[in-house]
Amino acid sequence: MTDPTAAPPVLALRGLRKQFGQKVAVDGLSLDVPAGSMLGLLGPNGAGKTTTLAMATGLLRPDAGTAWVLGADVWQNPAEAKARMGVLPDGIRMLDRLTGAELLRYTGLLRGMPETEVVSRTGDLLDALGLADARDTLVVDYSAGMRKKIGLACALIHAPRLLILDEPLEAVDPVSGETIRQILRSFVDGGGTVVLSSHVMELVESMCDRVAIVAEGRLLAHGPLDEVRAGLSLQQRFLTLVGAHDLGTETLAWLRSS
Ligand SMILES: Nc1ncnc2c1ncn2[C@@H]1O[C@H](COP(=O)(O)OP(=O)(O)OP(=O)(O)O)[C@@H](O)[C@H]1O
Repeated sequence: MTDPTAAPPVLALRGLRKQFGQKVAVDGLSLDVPAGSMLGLLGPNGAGKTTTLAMATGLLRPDAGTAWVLGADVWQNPAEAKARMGVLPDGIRMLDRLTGAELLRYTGLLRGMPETEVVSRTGDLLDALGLADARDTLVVDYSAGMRKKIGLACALIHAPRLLILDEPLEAVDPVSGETIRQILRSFVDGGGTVVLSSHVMELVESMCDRVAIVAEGRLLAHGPLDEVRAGLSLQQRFLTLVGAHDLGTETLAWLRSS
């Protein structure tokens, strides 16, 4: 791997480790994400994806290792690193006593954007994400999918160079899902870089040019999509790497009606 401070990839993770009690959630994970790529982070439940992304974005302090965003250390230089990225965390804890429009305005102003730009981008984002009719509705009254979309809007408002998205399409309806795919594609076409976690192989296979597969906190495979797939479908490759869980015929036999 290259020196992350020399010619920096957009996101560089080095030796990230996090332990909760006896459980090692992330175990020495290193990863480079080059500019202009869309990386899909895959792994079974409990693999350490959310923990990794939380450490990469400065939301959770690692026990060891660090993360750089465009050469800025997320822990040594958090203001610079965070100015360059937009984050959609898992299980979004947002200020839900604000309306959608108020939340975007608050987020934009907090990012130090001029008021006129905040107002115009708020309108653009609410329109693009199909939330214009809900602009004056409290976020606490939004559906799960609407919360995901307003969270994405908050991640986008300052036009970051890197987007880090935990399960961006979870709970989102197919129409909004297509809108989000289009937004992400045009973000990458414009030179942006995306890291997203997902359990949806089709999403990763159709959108991402790079894939990282983690299990038990370790990186099992990483690289361009075709290299990682190695001639298989992503689903087959994933199951081969992670280990398929085959239920025997007697498992839950009591569910059969006769
Ligand atoms: N705050 C916490 N306290 C204790 N254990 C935690 C905490 N956060 C995560 N873990 C544990 O760390 C491991 C990794 O969790 P993590 O949420 O990162 O996995 P994940 O890959 O995002 O899973 P999923 O796909 O189910 O969302 C799991 O065993 C989880 O129970």
